[in-house]
Parts: sequence; structure tokens; C-alpha cells
Amino acid sequence: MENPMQIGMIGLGRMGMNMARRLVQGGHEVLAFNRSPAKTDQLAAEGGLATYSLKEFVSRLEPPRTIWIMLPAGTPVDEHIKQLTGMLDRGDLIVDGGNSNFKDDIRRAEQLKTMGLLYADAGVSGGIWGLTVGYCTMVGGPAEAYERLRPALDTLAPPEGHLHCGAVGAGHFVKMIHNGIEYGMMQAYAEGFALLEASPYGKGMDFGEVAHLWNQGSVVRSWLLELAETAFAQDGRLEGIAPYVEDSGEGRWTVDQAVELGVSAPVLTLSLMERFRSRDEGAFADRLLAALRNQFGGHAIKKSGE
Ligand SMILES: O=C(O)[C@H](O)[C@@H](O)[C@H](O)[C@H](O)COP(=O)(O)O
Repeated sequence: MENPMQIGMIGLGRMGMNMARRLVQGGHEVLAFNRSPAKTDQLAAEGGLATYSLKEFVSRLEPPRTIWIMLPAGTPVDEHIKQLTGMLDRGDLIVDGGNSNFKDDIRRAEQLKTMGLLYADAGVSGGIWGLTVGYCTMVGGPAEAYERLRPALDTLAPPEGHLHCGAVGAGHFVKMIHNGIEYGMMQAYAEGFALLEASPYGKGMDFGEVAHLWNQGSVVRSWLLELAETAFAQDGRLEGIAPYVEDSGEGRWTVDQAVELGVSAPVLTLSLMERFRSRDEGAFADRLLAALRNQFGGHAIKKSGE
């Protein structure tokens, strides 16, 4: 390792744990704090350094400290920052690497600046594959913060896999748009395969083979389509999976931005709406549609339970 650094990691969940592991494996000194100590012990067994309170965590980091927070967006991040600020020294850097809203970044950076603390935001993509493949990382905040993080980013990301996207908030903004695109791409594949499935050709068709074929040089080849290959290989008609799609916020914020900026983004917006629709078992709107057709045109209604 050319340039090892010391970094503190708060939050050893699905993302934080593997990121900490990748940093340890890359030769960095990683001090970890997690609410449940079992995870911290696990990382320590793999070469990380365990701390069991925020106070211990801060005291064992050398100033100027670099602290990477990997927690669910919103209150958990704010609460940890609040607790940390009383213990930190001027020049220390806090990085929020979760899927936070860029507006929260701007608010936090302003607050921390008054205390002489640096703040950076990092949008991290790669999910459970990041440990082996590397995490694509989108950073916002002062250039000084990005430079300080560079050795860790070089380890976390694949080659050319990190970028200083701009001022504070820019990292999470770029990650938010990335996720908006993710929704749209996923929806396009989902609709395409649904059409194949409904067609007369769909019955005997192996969708995994079609996904595999399209990944061989076609215009729509992609990692998502490789993942579709895997999903179809596991369950050819996805019968074990309920047709219910969650969302974690970034798709909604992308649509908020389309409205705020007055930019048309129909595909990204409708792909979010489709997720909502997947959860609507009652389908009240559909009942009203059927009722109105019946009212104005006397068109037959299919009764509940029929
Ligand atoms: O780039 C990524 O690694 C993913 O986008 C990652 O951030 C995560 O899987 C999403 O948070 C899921 O988002 P939804 O729950 O909104 O689908």
C-alpha cells in the first residue's frame, strides 16, 4: 500500500462492513464503531480496530480525524453528527457515505463550518458486490476534503471509480440521479420481459437465455441485465417472489428535483409510480375507473370476488 491512512468508520451494516473490510484489506488503519459490538468484533478479527463507544472511537483517532459515517439516511446520521461535534477538533472531517438527501448535506456542512469542521458527502454505488468489484464513489464538498480522502477512495473504488463532483451536496445529488436512472432502466427491462412473457412465444422461452443473449454485444447489454440472468437462473418465472417493490427515497428525491427544476423526466417519474402501484392491493383508483365506465356507458363491472 503506497499511502495508507487512518480512517474511522461508524456503522457496520451491509454496506459499511464490506467497505471497512475493503479498506482493511487495502492496508489502511480502520477504527470502527457500531451500535452492536458483535459486528465490531467481527471486523477486528479481520484486522480492523474495535471501539465500543463514540468517546473511545474519537479519542483513538489522530487529529485531524477522518470519520466516515455509513448509516441509514436521516435521523441516525444527524444524531451521530450531533454527538460527535462536542468531541471533535477543528480541521476534523466528517463524511456521510449513506444515501442521504443533498439538502441535508448543505445544512450539515454550514453548521459544521461554524465549528471549524469539514464535511463531505459521498454517494456510494455497488451494493453487496462492492467488496470484490469496488465501490463507485461520488464525492461532494471542499477539494481539501476530497484530497484527504483520496487514499481511502483509491482503495474503495475500482480504477477511475471516484470523482469529486463539486461543492457540498454534489456527491449525493449525482448519486440520487444515478438511482433515478437505475429505476428507469430496471422498469424498462421489467416491461420488456413482461411483454415477452405475455406473448405467444413466452411460454417456452428461457428468459435467462434471452438476457444472456442480449448481453453479448447488444445495445441494451448491462450489469442490470447480467443480474437479470442470475435472477432467471435462480427462478425461471420468478414465482417465489411477490410482485411488491420497495423504494428507499432517492427515486422520490429525483422526481422532486424534476419538479423543482422544471425538467421533464417522465420515465424516471413513472418508474417510481409503478413501484407505488406494485404495493396497491386495494387498487381503489381501478375500482373508480370501472365504476365510472359503468355509470356513463353502462359497461359491465366485474364484481369483487368474481
Ligand atoms: O447504486 C447502488 O448501489 C444502489 O442504488 C444502492 O444505493 C441501493 O441498492 C439503493 O439504495 C436501492 O434503492 P431503492 O430501495 O430506492 O430501490
